[in-house]
Amino acid sequence: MATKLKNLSDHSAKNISNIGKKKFAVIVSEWNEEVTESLFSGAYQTLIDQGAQKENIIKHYVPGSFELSMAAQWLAAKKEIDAVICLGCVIQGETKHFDFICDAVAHGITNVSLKYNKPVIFGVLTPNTQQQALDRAGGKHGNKGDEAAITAIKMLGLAEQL
Ligand SMILES: Nc1c(NC[C@H](O)[C@H](O)[C@H](O)CO)[nH]c(=O)[nH]c1=O
Ligand SMILES: CC(=O)[C@@H](O)COP(=O)(O)O
Repeated sequence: MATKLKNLSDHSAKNISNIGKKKFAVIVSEWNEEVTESLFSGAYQTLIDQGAQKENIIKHYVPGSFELSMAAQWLAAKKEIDAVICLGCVIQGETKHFDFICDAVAHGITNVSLKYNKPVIFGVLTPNTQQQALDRAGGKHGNKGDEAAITAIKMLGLAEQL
């Protein structure tokens, strides 16, 4: 379903297990910081609203979305980290650079989650325009950061059931 047909901030709290003791690493790309900081604000507040403890939400920055995979690997390797949330915004430019970054970070993040057997969430916007990004970072389509936080919590709940 396209984002325009749903709100990224809609979720059902009843499906989420207690996360008071879970530790989250949230990695934020510095590129398009107006967008990525809004994504972080959404993710952070959603984690808190769902019962995570402030001291268990650890924020780190990387230069760009391409570096999210490397930082995710360093953090996922830490036993005390239960889930990693990667937040970025890659905006289409004039060249194919966009395609290479998006492909690399999507595959990179997936590989880290499978390597360390823990949730590593793809909270990366890949819009065509700045406005599309803003619409998905606290705008008319909600906040991808909210969605990324809920996804991390739901995956931790699923892991506990299996
Ligand atoms: N153009 C965007 C970038 N580019 C930078 C890359 O992510 C990377 O840091 C660089 O290629 C060096 O390895 N990054 C974004 O996150 N968003 C963009 O729109
Ligand atoms: C996604 C990018 O790296 C992009 O912003 C770079 O822009 P351009 O393709 O015009 O060099």
